[in-house]
Amino acid sequence: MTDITAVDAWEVLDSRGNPTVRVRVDAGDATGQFTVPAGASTGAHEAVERRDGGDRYGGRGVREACAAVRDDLAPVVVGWSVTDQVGVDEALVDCDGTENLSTLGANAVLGVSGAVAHAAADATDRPLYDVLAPDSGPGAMPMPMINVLSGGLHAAADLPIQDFLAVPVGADTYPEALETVWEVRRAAGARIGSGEHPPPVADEGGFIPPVADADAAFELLVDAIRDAGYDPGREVAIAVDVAATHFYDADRDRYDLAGETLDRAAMIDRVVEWVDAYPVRSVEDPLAEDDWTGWERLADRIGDRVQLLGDDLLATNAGRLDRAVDAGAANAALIKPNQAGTITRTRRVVDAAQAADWAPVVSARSGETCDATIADLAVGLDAGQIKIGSLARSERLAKYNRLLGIDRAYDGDFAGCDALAPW
Ligand SMILES: O=C(O)[C@@H](CO)OP(=O)(O)O
Ligand SMILES: [Mg+2]
Repeated sequence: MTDITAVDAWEVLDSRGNPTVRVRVDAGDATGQFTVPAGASTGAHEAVERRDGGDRYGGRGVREACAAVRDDLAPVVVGWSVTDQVGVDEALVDCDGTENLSTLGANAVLGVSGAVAHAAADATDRPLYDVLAPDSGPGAMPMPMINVLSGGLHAAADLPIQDFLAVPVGADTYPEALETVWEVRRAAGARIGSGEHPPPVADEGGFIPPVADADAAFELLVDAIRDAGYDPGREVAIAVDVAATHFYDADRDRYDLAGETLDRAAMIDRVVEWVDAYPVRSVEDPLAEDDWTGWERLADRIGDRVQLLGDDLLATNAGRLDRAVDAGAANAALIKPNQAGTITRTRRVVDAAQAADWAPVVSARSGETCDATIADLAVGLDAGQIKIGSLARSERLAKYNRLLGIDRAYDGDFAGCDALAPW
């Protein structure tokens, strides 16, 4: 029996203590739950979650999204087979009636879509990564890029750059990748904190360094890599999420970077300087979400030697990915299911990225719960890379630990550093 018999939704709290949507789908005795994450540095082109106007942060909107699941979406999907993810997802999108899911809310739609996938796994007695995989089967264990230092909108700090991450490019297995970055993280913490006062941490558990300057943060991370006994670049490389949209001033067409005002050309030069000066292998959102000219120019300069990863630029949206591929504006796509709005849309963006020979990087949001679905998604879709946050917060560890379980249960290869663009 795989037909959906009941759908319920209720409000739970995420890692920032903000409300979010949890959905439960039953198919007879089988059941699945999914909890929707939420971003802080959200892009303008993401599917639209229902959150505004709350009596506390987002509260009323989230309750409305839960009511939309129960009152609008449940009647549409009850009776549908949980194994028909594509059919269910199309019915959910049709019910909303808008491209960006703004009628019922992307958090309502994705909640049901994700819970259906979990219910399908339970109903068919298969692991979720296998249910999400194509007919050819699941893929490799992903290479993680792991947050060590945080700034931007995720930290109450002066550092404007959002994430400085370690990529354990020398690791041969997924467990070794975690162990490597754990050592780097400990070394970074020892440099920032003192014995009595541990370093402050940001939304994703990365340390907030006492610096405002990007170069100082890069240097700190390089030193931490060395302190931990690794060769920067060869064994542990750096990834950075500049999250430039939040310090771009559209009225003046300028980037306001820690007290400096940079025009497009100067911002591009700055990113190239970072890539030249430090062992950077991946740069996410170095320019604002609609600065297509800037992205194309930067890709011309460094796209053949560094992974240029679009997050706000692409917003896990098939149309924006097509445009970016045609323009040669990047070479990798961040994949966030709640930007897309359904599991099927997410899968299609991953497929399109892979077809264009771009690297997909499955990503958590800064507001998360212990839902670990993205771990299964990364393996099932053979994304090759995953970005979850730091190694010291339970909502992040739920996913890292799920991957350790998958690694134990499933004899897949480790994607390793070959997963990073450009190839
Ligand atoms: O920008 C990002 O890549 C994410 C995760 O780090 O942040 P947020 O969920 O706040 O958009
Ligand atoms: Mg980002």
